[in-house]
Amino acid sequence: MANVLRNSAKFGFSGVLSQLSIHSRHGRECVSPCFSLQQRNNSTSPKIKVDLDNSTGVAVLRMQSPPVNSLSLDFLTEFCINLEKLEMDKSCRGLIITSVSTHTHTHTDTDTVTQSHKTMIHTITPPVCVVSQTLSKVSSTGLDIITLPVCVCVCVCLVSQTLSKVFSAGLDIMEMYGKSPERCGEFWKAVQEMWLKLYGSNMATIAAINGSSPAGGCLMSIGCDYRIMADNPRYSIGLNETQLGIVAPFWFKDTLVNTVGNRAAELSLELGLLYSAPDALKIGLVDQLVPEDQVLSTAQDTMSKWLAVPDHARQITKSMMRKQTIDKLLSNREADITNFVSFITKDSIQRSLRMYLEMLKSRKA
Ligand SMILES: CC/C=C\C/C=C\CCCC/C=C/C(=O)SCCNC(=O)CCNC(=O)[C@H](O)C(C)(C)COP(=O)(O)OP(=O)(O)OC[C@H]1O[C@@H](n2cnc3c(N)ncnc32)[C@H](O)[C@@H]1OP(=O)(O)O
Repeated sequence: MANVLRNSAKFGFSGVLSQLSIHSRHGRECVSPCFSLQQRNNSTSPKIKVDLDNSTGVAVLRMQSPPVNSLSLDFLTEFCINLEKLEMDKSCRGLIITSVSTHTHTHTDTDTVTQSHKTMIHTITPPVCVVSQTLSKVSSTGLDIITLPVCVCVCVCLVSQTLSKVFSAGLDIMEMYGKSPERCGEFWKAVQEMWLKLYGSNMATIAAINGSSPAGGCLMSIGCDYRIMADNPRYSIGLNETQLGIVAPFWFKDTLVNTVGNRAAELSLELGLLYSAPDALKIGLVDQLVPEDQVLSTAQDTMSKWLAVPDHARQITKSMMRKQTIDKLLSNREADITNFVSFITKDSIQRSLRMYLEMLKSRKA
């Protein structure tokens, strides 16, 4: 555990704050005035919102990166900064990780707001919408030209973007497709860092899983101490990597084995299974199912039980259970990055990823 903290110390706050994302893959910008606004409330960054209740010592970390909370390099960097801040804050003893269902961005100055299937104008503070016109836009397939209404706004307007019913869609596939080996290595290091920080956290951690949680989303969930999932037939969870033609790394596998045992992990990984909430409960992939609107409150009630245990006893026990698994990655980090880069940049793997991306998009069409 100490190793993990030492290792993470290289993420200096000032350095990483300057790296914070100002541009997402989906082209939604958080311009610098927005960030300085959020700095006043230093628990919010563009893709993640953290509320620490000083009276209970419990922080709620809400992922708010539309459309599906995919784990991009920017997202992972923010996640690690937030975790590190909480870890160093002695008043914070417990962490609940969940997803927001609505995401608000503040745009300032001259700004263009388009209405698409995932974006709607929510509130507009006057003076706004001084010009109305139409905009021709090439769709994400690059094939169709569509015409969208557009408002060109001056001054400030608030836009609300709806997140899918997703906890996290896992690693951002666009970070693994068509990228340089250097960039892939940087990305993989951030994935490792996220897991090391979470799995090795001194805080009691609960995943409040209020949406689907495939692959990297599942890794994040099983990196916590306890999992509460919404009992919704539309949601699924699991390490489905083989379905994408890729292989879950040894530390994903180890975390799953530590959670559900060897046999269930073997079936789950080889078949790339995504489990419904009741099936996930059956194999112990999640610990509890509750109605969707009770996920967070149940996590808060459960957290109070975890925090009733003296911190030092719980932390030493957690370290005893997880240290070997953590040390295995710590002593193989560079080799793991090299493996990832050489695997993911193979032509055959890139083809699998392309087909998977096409499938995701065609499913929607
Ligand atoms: C030998 C071995 C050595 C080393 C190891 C090597 C390598 C590999 C290890 C890699 C480990 C990988 C882990 C991962 O996490 S891979 C990612 C897996 N994730 C998934 O499979 C989830 C895919 N997504 C979905 O199933 C659905 O999107 C979801 C989450 C159920 C939500 O469904 P829905 O609400 O209907 O939303 P859409 O499907 O319409 O998606 C909206 C939008 O988001 C895009 N998108 C979805 N998921 C991702 C993603 N993971 N990354 C990037 N983008 C994603 C989707 O394409 C849509 O985009 P659009 O532009 O069309 O709006």
